[in-house]
Amino acid sequence: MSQRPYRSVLYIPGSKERALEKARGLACDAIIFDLEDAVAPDAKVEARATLRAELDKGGYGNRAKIVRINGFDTEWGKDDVAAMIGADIDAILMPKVGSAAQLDELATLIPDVDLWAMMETPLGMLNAAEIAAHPRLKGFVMGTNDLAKELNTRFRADRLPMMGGLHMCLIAAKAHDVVIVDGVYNAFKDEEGLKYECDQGRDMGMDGKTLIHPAQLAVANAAFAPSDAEIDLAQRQIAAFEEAEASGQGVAVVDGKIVENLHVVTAKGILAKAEAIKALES
Ligand SMILES: CC(C)(COP(=O)(O)OP(=O)(O)OC[C@H]1O[C@@H](n2cnc3c(N)ncnc32)[C@H](O)[C@@H]1OP(=O)(O)O)[C@@H](O)C(=O)NCCC(=O)NCCSC(=O)C[C@H](O)C(=O)O
Ligand SMILES: [Mg+2]
Repeated sequence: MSQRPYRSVLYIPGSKERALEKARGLACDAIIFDLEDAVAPDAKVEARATLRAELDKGGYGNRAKIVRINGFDTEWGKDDVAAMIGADIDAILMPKVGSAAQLDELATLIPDVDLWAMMETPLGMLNAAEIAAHPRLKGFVMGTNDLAKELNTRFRADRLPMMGGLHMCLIAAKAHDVVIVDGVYNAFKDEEGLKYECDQGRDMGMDGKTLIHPAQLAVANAAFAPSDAEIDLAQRQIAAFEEAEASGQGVAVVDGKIVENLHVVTAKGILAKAEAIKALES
């Protein structure tokens, strides 16, 4: 399981120089530099050059740097990949992935970087397991706008209509130890709605949330970090289990609930995540 934090994954249009500059000082765990939907067709070629120049300038620190290219069914996709060869990035994110074969094609064009997949089509949901199993694939990003469009769902705060798809991808991601971050919350001034959706995603097992505006960062960073209460409980569970083991028992009790070795694994994961966040923030 990856302990690198992905609580807040901010999209930045590759065409917006001001936003690309601003991102160097923002408290996000990862950035998706976008060449796809956030960039108008007429601006695609220039955005690609702008983005490469900004990446070469550096200054994005420890944040994971992910570039979302255009699809290979467009005139820009393969040139986007070519423009990123040798750039200081962690991953290339392919949109609308429907099969592992699409990743094979991408993998031949760029060595040495991780591949991530936008999961946002019905075919992608159905093939989530084979996509997650691809040897270069390291992350899933849920594209809930495209998914809603493809499924003809209506917006509901509880996201009931897309739960099936979200769960199919979650299970595939967990089965293959792949990071999975939730889709965006479009109403970027609605903090309460964002918090509800972040908490829902965290409860489901998402590693973090994709975001579209800096005003959304604090909510996601808080929702996907272990809380003080979770850290305190994890420490007490580990201590109690070690004590039980030392006296020859396989089970401890903390706050009236049993603690077995599998709970200790979860507890250690919580502490490791908290440490990784501390390290990233320092
Ligand atoms: C949504 C926006 C168009 C709003 O832009 P704007 O009106 O400029 O916002 P503000 O004036 O409030 O901006 C304040 C300052 O913050 C900077 N800013 C804004 N957004 C970002 C950002 N994403 N990253 C970095 N910095 C940002 C502004 O430059 C202002 O800075 P300053 O001048 O110093 O005050 C805009 O936020 C935006 O374009 N957001 C990104 C949209 C996007 O990327 N969309 C595509 C991804 S979503 C998607 O495709 C999901 C998926 O595929 C699916 O299917 O679901
Ligand atoms: Mg999309």
